[in-house]
Amino acid sequence: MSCEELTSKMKMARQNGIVQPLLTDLYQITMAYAYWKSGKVNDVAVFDLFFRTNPFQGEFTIFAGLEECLKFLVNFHYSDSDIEYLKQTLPDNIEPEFFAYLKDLTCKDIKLSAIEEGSVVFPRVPLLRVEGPLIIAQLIETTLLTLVNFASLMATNAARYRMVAGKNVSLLEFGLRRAQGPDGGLSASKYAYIGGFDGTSNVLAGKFFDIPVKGTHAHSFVTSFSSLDDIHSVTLRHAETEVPYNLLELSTEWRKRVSAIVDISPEEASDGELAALISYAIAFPTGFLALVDTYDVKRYNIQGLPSRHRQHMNGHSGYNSNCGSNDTRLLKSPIHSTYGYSTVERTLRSGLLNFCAVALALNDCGYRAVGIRIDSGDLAYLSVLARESFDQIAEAFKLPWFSKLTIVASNDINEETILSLNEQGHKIDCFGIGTHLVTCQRQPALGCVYKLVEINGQPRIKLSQDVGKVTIPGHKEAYRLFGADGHALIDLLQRSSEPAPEVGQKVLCRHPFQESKRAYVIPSKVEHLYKECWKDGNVCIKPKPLLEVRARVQSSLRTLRQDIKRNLNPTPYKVAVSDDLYCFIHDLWLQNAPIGELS
Ligand SMILES: Nc1ncnc2c1ncn2[C@@H]1O[C@H](COP(=O)(O)OP(=O)(O)OP(=O)(O)O)[C@@H](O)[C@H]1O
Ligand SMILES: O=P(O)(O)OC[C@H]1O[C@H](OP(=O)(O)OP(=O)(O)O)[C@H](O)[C@@H]1O
Ligand SMILES: O=C(O)c1cccnc1
Ligand SMILES: [Mg+2]
Repeated sequence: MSCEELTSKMKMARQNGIVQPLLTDLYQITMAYAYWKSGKVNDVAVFDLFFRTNPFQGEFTIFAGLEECLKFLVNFHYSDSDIEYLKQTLPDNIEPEFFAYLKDLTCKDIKLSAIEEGSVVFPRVPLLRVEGPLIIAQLIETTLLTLVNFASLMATNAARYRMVAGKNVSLLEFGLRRAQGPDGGLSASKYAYIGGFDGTSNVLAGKFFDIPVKGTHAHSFVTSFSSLDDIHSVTLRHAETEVPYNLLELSTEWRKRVSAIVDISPEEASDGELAALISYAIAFPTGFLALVDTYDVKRYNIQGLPSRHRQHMNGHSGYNSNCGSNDTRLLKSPIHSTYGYSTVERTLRSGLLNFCAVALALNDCGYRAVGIRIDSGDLAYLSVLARESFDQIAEAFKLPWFSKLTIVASNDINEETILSLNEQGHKIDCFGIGTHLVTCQRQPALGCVYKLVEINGQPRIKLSQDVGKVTIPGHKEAYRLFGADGHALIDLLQRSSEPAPEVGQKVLCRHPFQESKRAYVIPSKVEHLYKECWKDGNVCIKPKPLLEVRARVQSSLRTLRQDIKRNLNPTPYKVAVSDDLYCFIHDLWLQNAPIGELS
């Protein structure tokens, strides 16, 4: 496909409606006017977009958001109403010619080079290099930052959940209701998928981005049924023979048989819940995945008690009084409640029995149930308990597939919870994760910045008392050098005028600010990190389907050594500068740092 064809395809691609030139900070537009007034219309700048610290106390970040940046550049144009709004909003002294200038502005003179979306990236290595007219390069700062910051943070967060969950567990994103507004929710669904989630409950994200949409049902569905009389229709036709069956009769019959096997009496089970599950199974006989914790000891048995008793029960529930802190060291084994069963055991007694009864009834009609969701209690313990019951039923009724029923767990899950569940041993097949994932609760911002590094061919450095905040000046290239074992070893920034490092050739890699920190590297492979993505008003790289970007995340992560990816105290990945760039930075630093006077 030619660049022109790619560009028009991008133009047609669905762009988030609120991403437009006015989605920026006012100061970009006021600066643009001041640049324009001071004769800087033809100035040419280079900006780097980068972050300074990896999020989530980790040592890697996943770069995401590039495709949306390209759509923004392709479509950049101030509409008549934008111009009208600016005329009304900016001070009266703004010359009308400035608005005429804005009206015709496009990004065609901008050149964008970027690291491939879905790659692992590291602090200080620019993710984007923006070159072109100062005014326009300045005007796009905030929008590019907003498109990259959250996208990369989310993709990184999701990738971390994927790493702790392992590749055999499904991850579903359930966060829309808890996200930072509608766009936060939509972006979270997209970048969670890129980061390694398998699906989302967000239907619009499914439609827009072709992400698998998945889900179960809510507690309200169960609580909306109070007795077996609430079932509207009890009939389900057999999957093959189409013979009608009475699912209620079958389910109540199975409930008796199952109760003997799993040692739960049918009296303990809620009839309202059975009615709900039967109704759900009739609606979705091929996708029966039921929430089984509605009538747990707290919701069902305790709620009717006076608060004095409630306190007593909660106070004695070793699990519930401690789990909220997520500190597993505090988790005690379940203890017996005043009702004779442990709190956790009681949790599933109704739901599990009712689910198994309906699943077996469905089986009589030629359908296989999918599984259960647990949304409270000790998820490790309850999943083991549920799996044991499934195994018992599989054995008793010679239905081996029953052992393989899916167990979904949700409820305020985060990275630590999953790590802890792994340690404890669990039988969960799928985690449904909302709040912690989409709000990036552990670290709500990545902190990408956009800094001027060159103007009209002259390098620019921004000094700071904090060395970590000093910018690396000039037009640079970035290379990833791989070691003999095939792992990524170091990222190297060089001045663009320098020759690229070569395989088998010794390269001196220096810490950008600490003189004594340097090392020779003989790379077994050299990857030039920047690809030209946008030039002369055209997109120059073919946007990849989300599935490919998602695969890129995993393949890029595989290039990192395990100790860099581990959860606790990971080893920092090295980012270096060439000797030439090191001297360039430090000469410029000295030139720009004023010499103080002691008195
Ligand atoms: N085995 C476990 N190990 C560590 N954390 C767990 C385990 N099981 C559940 N958790 C986590 O513990 C927290 C439990 O929160 P909470 O105390 O509110 O329990 P709950 O069962 O949801 O109570 P309620 O029904 O009153 O909402 C959740 O964050 C959950 O993910
Ligand atoms: O806990 P999170 O990681 O944020 O995951 C999303 C939560 O959203 C739902 O709860 P909610 O109480 O809103 O509705 P429900 O009745 O379906 O449980 C779901 O049951 C999860 O608990
Ligand atoms: O489908 C689900 O189970 C779901 C969807 C959103 C939030 N919590 C759960
Ligand atoms: Mg819930």
